[in-house]
Amino acid sequence: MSKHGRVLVAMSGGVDSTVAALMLHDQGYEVVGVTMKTWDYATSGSSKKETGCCNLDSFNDARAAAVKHGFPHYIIDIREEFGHFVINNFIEEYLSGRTPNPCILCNTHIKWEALLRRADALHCDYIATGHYVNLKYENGRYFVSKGVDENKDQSYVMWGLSQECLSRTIFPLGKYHKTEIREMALAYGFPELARKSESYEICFIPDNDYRGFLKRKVEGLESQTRGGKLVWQDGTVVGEHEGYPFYTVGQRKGLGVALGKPAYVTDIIPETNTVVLGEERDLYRPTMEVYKLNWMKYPGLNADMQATIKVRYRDRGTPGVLHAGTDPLRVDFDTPVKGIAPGQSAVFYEGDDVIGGGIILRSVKEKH
Ligand SMILES: Nc1ncnc2c1ncn2[C@@H]1O[C@H](COP(=O)(O)OP(=O)(O)OP(=O)(O)O)[C@@H](O)[C@H]1O
Repeated sequence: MSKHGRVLVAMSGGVDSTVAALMLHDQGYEVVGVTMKTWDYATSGSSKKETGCCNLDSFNDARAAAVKHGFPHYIIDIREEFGHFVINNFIEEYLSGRTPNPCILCNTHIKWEALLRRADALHCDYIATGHYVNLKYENGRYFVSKGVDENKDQSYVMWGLSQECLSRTIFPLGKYHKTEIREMALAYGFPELARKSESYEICFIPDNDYRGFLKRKVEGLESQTRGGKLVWQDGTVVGEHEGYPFYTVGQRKGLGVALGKPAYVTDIIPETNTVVLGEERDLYRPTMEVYKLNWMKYPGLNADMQATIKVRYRDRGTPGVLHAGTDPLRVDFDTPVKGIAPGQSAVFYEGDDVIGGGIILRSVKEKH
């Protein structure tokens, strides 16, 4: 019998999840390693070779660590669920004029919900990952709190996890800095792993060309949307665009118009195939609406609540008010926020703790 129970560790083959697995093993957990094959690069049509976590090298790296430390390791084919929950939504969001964050859906639906089903099948009590976040439990609620390594903190991508998922989760790395984890990898005898570089791109678009990916996936998308209007803030038509799904709020490069001043995408209107441009100051919005909410630290809002709100992954956060009784949730910022992109996640913090989050439906130019 193991000391603490049986834990399924999601092992990408990277340094973080490998060290997470080895730490838990050392602590006396009965570890079962799993690496998920989420995506098939051979059929993606991408020009770049496999670079993400789904390649053979990664599978082998994860397996080698398991073999060396004497615990089982399985490869799980999760391509169907990944395609259903992550890739389909990614495409639908762009077609709706929004800018999705697929890693968040992958966390909620794949790394937790789908993996918990596998954990049950393998008789595991818990699942664990190599994310840099902490898990807390107060007043009968589980919630995520920022990892101590500010540069690596991944709490932003965790807002979608349910109480049930969190109650069965272990985050071994939240109290550590990345440098410490690399040192541990060395000490465990994995020098190549300790040197492995970080991956930043979307795993199923290794060449970073999301436009090319959309064109390959949606037949006729380019021909149906090309030639729509590029309009200025006052409605003046200033040019034609290549199709509204190929633009993102805040984008400055590749607009194809010379207006004698810097121009940015401020709004995307799929209904009329219109892309709206403006100056940098037009990107600032005092209010936004958020939907598809999930609450963590509290079960919901009884009254208006002051919070710090992040609107993208690398956002320091802006203070604002979450308005109780609004649906979609209305969020008023204390100072206007630049480049709020519908489709990205809004995450609400109280100090380091995640209160909850949701998807940005739209930004609003004037406070009510
Ligand atoms: N293909 C996969 N199979 C199993 N688990 C995965 C896979 N991809 C990611 N994970 C899990 O999700 C965590 C966070 O993934 P992310 O892509 O952010 O990796 P990371 O921070 O670079 O970590 P790592 O160094 O472990 O790759 C990983 O630490 C791992 O636990």
